[in-house]
Amino acid sequence: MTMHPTVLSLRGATKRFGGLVAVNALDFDVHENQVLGLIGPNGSGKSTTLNLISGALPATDGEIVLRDRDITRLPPQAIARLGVARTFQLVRLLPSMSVLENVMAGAVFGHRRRWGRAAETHARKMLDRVGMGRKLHLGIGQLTYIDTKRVELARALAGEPRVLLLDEWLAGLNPTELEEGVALIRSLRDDGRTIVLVEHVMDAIRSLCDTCVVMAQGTKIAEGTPEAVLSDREVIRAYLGDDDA
Ligand SMILES: Nc1ncnc2c1ncn2[C@@H]1O[C@H](COP(=O)(O)OP(=O)(O)OP(=O)(O)O)[C@@H](O)[C@H]1O
Repeated sequence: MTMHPTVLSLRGATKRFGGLVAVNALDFDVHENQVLGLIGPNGSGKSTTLNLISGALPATDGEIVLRDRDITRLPPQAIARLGVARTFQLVRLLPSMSVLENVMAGAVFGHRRRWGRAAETHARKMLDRVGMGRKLHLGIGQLTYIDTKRVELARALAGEPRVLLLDEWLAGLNPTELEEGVALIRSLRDDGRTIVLVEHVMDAIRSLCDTCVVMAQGTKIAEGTPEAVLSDREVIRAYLGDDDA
């Protein structure tokens, strides 16, 4: 078995909102070229964890290390520049700009920054990669829902991140789109990207993740392969206690 170096580590990462402990002393490592699924019932702290990693929210306690760099107290732009890119649960694109311009923005502000022609060439390549190569000049308002998701993904990829965070990227897709979406994420996985994904779609988790970290009420309750964690008693109990189970 090949060794995959650790790219990102959470050590005791904690987030409190007043009296609520949304993320409770969370530990896990993300390895290079691996896909880690962060799963758990609604409200278990998954999105908050992504927000701690990306710097959107400051951690209350603990530390987050990217390669050898402590990123715990850094602002989101600095973390993006060091190589963490993300997509959002509710797509965030600039509606007054074209598809291509949105993705160029990702190339300009990401980990490996490019300008002018170089940014454009790279943005075109990423848009091709996600199947949007023929829709470069459309406005964001003209896109179908899955296409906005594709553009957001291309924008995240355009900065050549060391770690890509996907926050329920597949949510809201219809069954046909879901198949396309899973195939697209799988192809990124096969490219050897390092990905942390928060996802509720179990088939996607099974087919995409090398490792899963399962959260319940802010705490990690299991970690392992999808097969192992999804047959774990405590995990099943956590999900059955949830309305969505
Ligand atoms: N900004 C905030 N202020 C106060 N409480 C918050 C805030 N953000 C999240 N929470 C609370 O923290 C807990 C964890 O929420 P979080 O959104 O991280 O869960 P989740 O696992 O991502 O849920 P879902 O699967 O529904 O997206 C919840 O109880 C939520 O209400």
